[in-house]
Amino acid sequence: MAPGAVIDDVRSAVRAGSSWSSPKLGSGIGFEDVTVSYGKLVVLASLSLTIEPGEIMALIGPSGSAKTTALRAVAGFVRPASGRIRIGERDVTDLPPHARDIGMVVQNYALFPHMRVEDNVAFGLRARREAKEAVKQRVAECLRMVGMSAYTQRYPRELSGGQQQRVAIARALAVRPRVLLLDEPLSALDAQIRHSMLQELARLHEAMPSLTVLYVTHDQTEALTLADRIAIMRDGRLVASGPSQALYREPPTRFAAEFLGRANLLPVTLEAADAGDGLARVRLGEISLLVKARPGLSVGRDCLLCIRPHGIAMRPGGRPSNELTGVVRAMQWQGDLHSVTLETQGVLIRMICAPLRDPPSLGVRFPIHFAAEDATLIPEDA
Ligand SMILES: Nc1ncnc2c1ncn2[C@@H]1O[C@H](COP(=O)(O)OP(=O)(O)OP(=O)(O)O)[C@@H](O)[C@H]1O
Repeated sequence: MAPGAVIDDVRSAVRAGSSWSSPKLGSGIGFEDVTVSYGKLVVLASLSLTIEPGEIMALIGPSGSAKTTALRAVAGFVRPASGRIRIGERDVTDLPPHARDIGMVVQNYALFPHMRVEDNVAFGLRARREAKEAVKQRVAECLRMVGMSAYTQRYPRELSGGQQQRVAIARALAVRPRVLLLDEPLSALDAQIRHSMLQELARLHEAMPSLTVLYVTHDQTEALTLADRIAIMRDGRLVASGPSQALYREPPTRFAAEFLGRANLLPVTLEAADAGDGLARVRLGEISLLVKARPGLSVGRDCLLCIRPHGIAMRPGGRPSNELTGVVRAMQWQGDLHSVTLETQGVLIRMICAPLRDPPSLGVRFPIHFAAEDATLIPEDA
């Protein structure tokens, strides 16, 4: 989208917000069977998803999976072909953006270039004809929240990317929105600033726990760091959702496993669906392993065993623990960690561990271990 169009959108959103005198308690967001089409092309198909009041929900997925489209539907910039959108108790589907009580921050900040920082932040409040003194106080408060009090008189071009994004966040929050919509807010920043901004966003949310946040990103680390729950999109469809840790530890599908981070996905066959204590027994080549049971799978079923690389260790840990002996096929030192790839039972397994003082040489055989609870099953066709 052209930068000018983004600024127009943000201008429209920023004029919104709840009444100054009655800050609202948290309001959730509801997508009820929402479909969005461009011409004949359906880009978002039947999205049903609820974001609870005060929750941070990350919407992640590959490029083109319709994350931004879903967010823009909440903002009111795209109109669903069918379905309803709710913010709190209100059905906002037919409301214009400025009547939806949203705050929005986009990738390229979209600050008004001809306005100083304080005027950018004051924009929405002035559009609503707030009293001058109240505007001044609220602008100062929001700039303090994002650590930008010393920059009130600067123009956006006189700020770094991270500083511009802080101002954009202050502007979005100034009108006390019911929900905050963040569209790849950190992706234009370099890695170090991104990391500190993530922590600041978490801190901001702690200070405003009733604020509901929809956070669009294609970066799983951002999602896992910040979000209470994650929804994964693929080709315009919601393919998985759940609490961040649970989704990471027990991904329902291969796609979810791989999209959320590095994963060993080993071909196994189910030998015993219930081996007691919530465990199952599977066969990998010639050996038998204890893993976390997954309801609904029957004996003989081909599955993928998902083990994250840092769930594998050189010493036994967790109970019960599995042992496999492998041959070292690759070894990589990456500063604060070692990545070791071993071959066992005809498959490659990658382990990530703290830097090894005495790393094994290529071709050497040695045992590795993983706890049953760190190994989860995914039906092969999921
Ligand atoms: N205004 C538009 N007209 C026609 N097609 C569009 C328009 N906006 C988006 N699309 C199409 O809709 C689909 C979803 O786009 P969207 O921007 O929502 O995806 P995304 O998951 O946010 O991608 P990215 O991570 O690259 O931003 C894409 O195929 C895109 O080409």
